[in-house]
Amino acid sequence: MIARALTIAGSDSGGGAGIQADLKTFTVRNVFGMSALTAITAQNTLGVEDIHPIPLEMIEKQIEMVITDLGVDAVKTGMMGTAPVIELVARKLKEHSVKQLVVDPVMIAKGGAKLLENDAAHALVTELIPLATIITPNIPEAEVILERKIQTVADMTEAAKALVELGAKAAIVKGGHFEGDPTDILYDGTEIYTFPGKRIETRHTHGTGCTFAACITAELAKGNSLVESVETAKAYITAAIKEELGLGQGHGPTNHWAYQGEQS
Ligand SMILES: Nc1ncnc2c1ncn2[C@@H]1O[C@H](COP(=O)(O)OP(=O)(O)O)[C@@H](O)[C@H]1O
Ligand SMILES: Cc1ncc(COP(=O)(O)O)c(N)n1
Repeated sequence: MIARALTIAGSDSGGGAGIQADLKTFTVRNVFGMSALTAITAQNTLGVEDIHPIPLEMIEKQIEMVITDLGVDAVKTGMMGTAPVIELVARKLKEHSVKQLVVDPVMIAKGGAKLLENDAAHALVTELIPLATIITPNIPEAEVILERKIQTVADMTEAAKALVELGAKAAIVKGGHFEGDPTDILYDGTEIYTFPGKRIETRHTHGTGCTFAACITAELAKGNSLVESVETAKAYITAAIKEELGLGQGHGPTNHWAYQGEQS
């Protein structure tokens, strides 16, 4: 049977991030994708114009309809917006005993728009992180969650360990926001793994975090190990950034078809 993945996230009308990035990535990685929308954003490569939150009952019904009929092998969470959404999603994931959960703690869009209310970071820590197979913060997100500054690779390593102490089975702190080459640091509760990257000079990085986490989710859904899944996702996002599509006047989307690696 084909592997199935559900993304619980916001819609990006521009198609580069959010639900759209997730479903494209699932498809390219041979996984059947489903979605539960938490919010609709009106945005493009220049920024977020407006956000329309979806009512809690409607979020709940989307999750319920999908899980009880089609079933899921892995779930990803992206833009949650508010603490009540996080609480609801955590409750549903527990109710359905979801085993593979990738938490991308989306907070601020590349253009600076706020995608998570300030008081909601606490709910991420208490509700969602303890359920996560892996949490995938960028450096600013890890700084907010852990209330500390992250300035060096050693700080990233300590941060990954601290996120596991908060209850996630694993954590990868992404280095895209560092000056210089973007190295990502994974801690799986036992070992530290370093995923080095070469910085690609481009403005087309809209949705890199969503796409990276969606690829991890797809690989986990197919039954791959955590480390294999992260390895594939790193190669996938690197190719997607490198082979830019040149769309839009601002931070353009990545190329979801670019990765030519094997289907695992
Ligand atoms: N300019 C770049 N060149 C190569 N890799 C990048 C670049 N920017 C980000 N990445 C990689 O893309 C992935 C997403 O990281 P990041 O951009 O930090 O996430 P987010 O979109 O959540 O801010 C990470 O694996 C990171 O190392
Ligand atoms: C609906 C939605 N979800 C997530 C992001 C973050 O994407 P990024 O920070 O990679 O631009 C976004 N811009 N829109």
